[in-house]
Amino acid sequence: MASSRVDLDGNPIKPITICMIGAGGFIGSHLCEKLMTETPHTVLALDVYNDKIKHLLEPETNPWHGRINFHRLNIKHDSRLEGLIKMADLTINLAAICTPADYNTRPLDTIYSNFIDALPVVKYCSENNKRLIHFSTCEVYGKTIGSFLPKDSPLRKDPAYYVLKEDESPCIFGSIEKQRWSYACAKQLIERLIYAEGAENGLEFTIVRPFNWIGPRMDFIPGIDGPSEGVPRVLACFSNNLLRKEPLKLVDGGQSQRTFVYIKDAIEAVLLMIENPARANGHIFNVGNPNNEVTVRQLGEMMVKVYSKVSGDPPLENATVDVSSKEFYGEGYDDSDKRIPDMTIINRQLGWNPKTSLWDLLESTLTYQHRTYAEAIKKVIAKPVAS
Ligand SMILES: NC(=O)c1ccc[n+]([C@@H]2O[C@H](COP(=O)([O-])OP(=O)(O)OC[C@H]3O[C@@H](n4cnc5c(N)ncnc54)[C@H](O)[C@@H]3O)[C@@H](O)[C@H]2O)c1
Ligand SMILES: O=C(O)[C@H]1O[C@H](OP(=O)(O)OP(=O)(O)OC[C@H]2O[C@@H](n3ccc(=O)[nH]c3=O)[C@H](O)[C@@H]2O)[C@H](O)[C@@H](O)[C@@H]1O
Repeated sequence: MASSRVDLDGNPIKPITICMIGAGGFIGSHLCEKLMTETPHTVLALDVYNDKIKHLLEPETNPWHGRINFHRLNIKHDSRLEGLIKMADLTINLAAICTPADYNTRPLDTIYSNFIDALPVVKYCSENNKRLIHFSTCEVYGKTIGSFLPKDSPLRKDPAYYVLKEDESPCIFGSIEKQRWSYACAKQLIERLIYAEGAENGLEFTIVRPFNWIGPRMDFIPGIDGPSEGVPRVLACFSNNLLRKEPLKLVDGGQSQRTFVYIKDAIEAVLLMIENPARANGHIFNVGNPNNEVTVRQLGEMMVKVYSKVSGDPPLENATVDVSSKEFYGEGYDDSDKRIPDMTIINRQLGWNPKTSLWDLLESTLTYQHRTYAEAIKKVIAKPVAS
C-alpha cells in the first residue's frame, strides 16, 4: 500500500496494529475490508464467529495476507484479551448484543454484553496507555424532547426539540419496565465510564454513535443463515419478507422515524477517526445521514419498489401489514420516535459527510440480498413442510 498516504493535517500515516473486537460482525467485516484493501494497517480480528470475514482470511494469495489475523475468542472470559490489546496500538470495540428483539426479552444478556463485558476492554486500554475507539449507539439519546409535547404543538417542528447533539442533548429513556432501554442505558453508562477514564486517567478515547448504518451482511435472514425464529434488525426483517413474498410487518403502523446511512459512507468516517487521532481523541461522534429520514412505513414502501426493480417480481397487492409491538417484540418494548444527527462536530473535526441517498443504498443492498439469498429461499419454500 502506498506509504505516501497523509492525514487531514498533511502528516504521513504510519502503519499501526489494530485490535478489533467484534471484527466478525456487520460493521467489523466492512471495516476489515476497508483496512485491508486501502491501508497498510494490521488487524487482530477478535470474534466468536468469522463467517463474514472469511473472504479476507482466505486464500493465502490475498495481497494483504499476514496483515489480518483471526482470534476466535469470547471476551467474557478469555485470558488472551489483555495480551492482544497490549500488542496493538489501537483497540476498536464493536462487540455487543445490538438487535432490539433481544433487549426486552434478554435484558440481562443485553446489559452484560453492552456494559459488564466492555469493562475489561476499557481497563486494559487505560492501564496500558492504549487508544480506544468504542462503538456506542444513537439509541443513547432515546426519545426526542419534542415527543413529549402535545401532538399538535408547532414546537415539534423546531429543530431544538429533535436534533440530537453529542455535547448538548439529554438521554431520555422510558420507564424501567420498558426493558427495551436496557441496551441504550448500558451503552450510556459505558460511555460515562470511558469519559471518566479519560478525565481521571488520561485514556485516549473516541466514542462512535452510529445512526442506523445499513448495507450488505447486516444480521441474517431467518431460517437461512440465522435461526428461523430469530428477529434481526429492520433491514434484514424486511429483506426476509420480500425474499419470501410476504407482507412487510409495520410495528405500531411504522410511524417511528429513522435516518439511514450506507455502511460504506460510515466506514469512511471510522477510517478518518483511526488515522487522525489528534482530531478524534476525546470526542463523541454522531455518524449518520440527516438527509435520509423516513418513517419505517416509508422505508418499507421504498424497499418494496426497489426490490421489485432488482428482482423483476411485481410487488404484492398488500405489500405491508400493521402489527402491534406487543405481538412483534413482546412485553417491555418501547421506541425512539425520531433520530436526526447534528453533524457539527464530525464536520469540524473530520470534515466527513455522507454521500449515498437512501434509494441508492437500498438498490445496492437489495441487489446483494437477492443475489445471496433468492435461490436458498426458493429451495426452503419448495421443500414440503416436515409432517
Ligand atoms: N449497525 C448499526 O447501525 C449500529 C448502530 C448503532 C450501534 N451499533 C453498534 O456497533 C457495534 C457493531 O454493530 P454491528 O451492527 O456490527 O453488530 P453485529 O452484531 O453484526 O456485530 C457484533 C459482533 O460482536 C461479536 N461479539 C458480541 N459479543 C462478543 C463477545 N462477548 N466476544 C467476542 N465477540 C463478541 C458478535 O459475534 C458480532 O460478530 C455494536 O456495539 C453496536 O451496538 C451498530
Ligand atoms: O441501528 C442503530 O442505529 C441502532 O438502532 C437499532 O434500533 P432500531 O433502529 O430500533 O432497530 P431496528 O430493529 O432496525 O428497528 C427499526 C424500526 O423498524 C421497526 N420494525 C422493525 C422490524 C420489522 O419487521 N418491522 C418494523 O416495523 C422497529 O419497530 C423500529 O421502529 C439497534 O438498537 C442497534 O442496531 C443500534 O443501536
